[in-house]
Amino acid sequence: MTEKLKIAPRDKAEILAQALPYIRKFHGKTMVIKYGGNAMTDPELQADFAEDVVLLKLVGINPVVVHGGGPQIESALKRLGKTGHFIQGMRVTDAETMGVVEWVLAGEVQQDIVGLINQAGGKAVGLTGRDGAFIRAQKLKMPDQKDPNLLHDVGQVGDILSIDPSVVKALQDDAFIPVVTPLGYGEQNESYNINADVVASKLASVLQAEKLMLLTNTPGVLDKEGNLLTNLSAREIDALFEDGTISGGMLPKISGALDAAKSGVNSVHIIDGRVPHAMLLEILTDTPYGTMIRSH
Ligand SMILES: Nc1ncnc2c1ncn2[C@@H]1O[C@H](COP(=O)(O)OP(=O)(O)O)[C@@H](O)[C@H]1O
Ligand SMILES: CC(=O)N[C@@H](CCC(=O)OP(=O)(O)O)C(=O)O
Repeated sequence: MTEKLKIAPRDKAEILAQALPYIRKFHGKTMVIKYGGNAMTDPELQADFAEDVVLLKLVGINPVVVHGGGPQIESALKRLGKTGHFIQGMRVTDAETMGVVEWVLAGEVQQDIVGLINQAGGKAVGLTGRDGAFIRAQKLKMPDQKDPNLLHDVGQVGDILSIDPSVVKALQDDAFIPVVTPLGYGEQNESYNINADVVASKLASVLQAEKLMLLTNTPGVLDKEGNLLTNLSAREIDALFEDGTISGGMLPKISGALDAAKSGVNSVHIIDGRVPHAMLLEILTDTPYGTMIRSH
């Protein structure tokens, strides 16, 4: 572990005092934090992330973590001699891949995050959408981005039918920090692999969260020249889809973010999870951080 930045006590006190208006503003509010697999590759950043989540909880904000794990699934598949294949940001999930997805996401990634939050002094509880059948899903029929009449078969990828927020709310009210794994429960007890951005966005809408923060491995949404777009409206997003500026994993992220903004989540941000304390930077300042997604 590298040493933490040394701050003089007087500065520390000033920094804390300046955080007060934001703590007051967000007290009692729910924040859904999507922790992307690409943002969780460094152990020190993971520990910082866990500490930030606990800090939010201790100042009276209700964090709900939804985690990804795309790169972690990718390396597990590689060890088995399989290569992952994506269509429009969705992993094509055959039966064998589904087994790997469940084992990596629920068995490894979720438990790593739960452990780190507990170690930082919080009380994290891991849940998959199968627990209490709280995320009900069916097989996704995915229209082609350019030709909506063409449907892609992406295997056991789930389309969310409903999210029952009661289990998450009960945990929140009881001082626990929910850590949600993006697996869906099907009518016949089958499991579905759901993109974590999609789960985080839908959960934020259902909970009527104050904020949705999607932590990833870019400074935010970038234009064709690589410049950060700090603020995007629905119309601007349509144009970025049209001209191909957005691709791969950014497709479900932006679509989900826009859906959440349109359905009443007050502020939606795509931010760089590789920056230490990224979510505190977003919460504790008025300066826009990363890309903010607006509903109109
Ligand atoms: N316009 C864009 N701006 C930023 N990233 C983009 C853009 N278009 C595609 N991407 C890709 O989306 C990736 C983030 O999505 P993803 O790999 O699914 O990350 P995560 O694991 O955080 O969900 C970026 O690393 C980048 O490669
Ligand atoms: C259907 C689908 O693509 N599911 C994702 C679930 C994990 C995820 O979303 O992880 P990130 O947030 O790290 O990308 C997958 O299998 O990779």
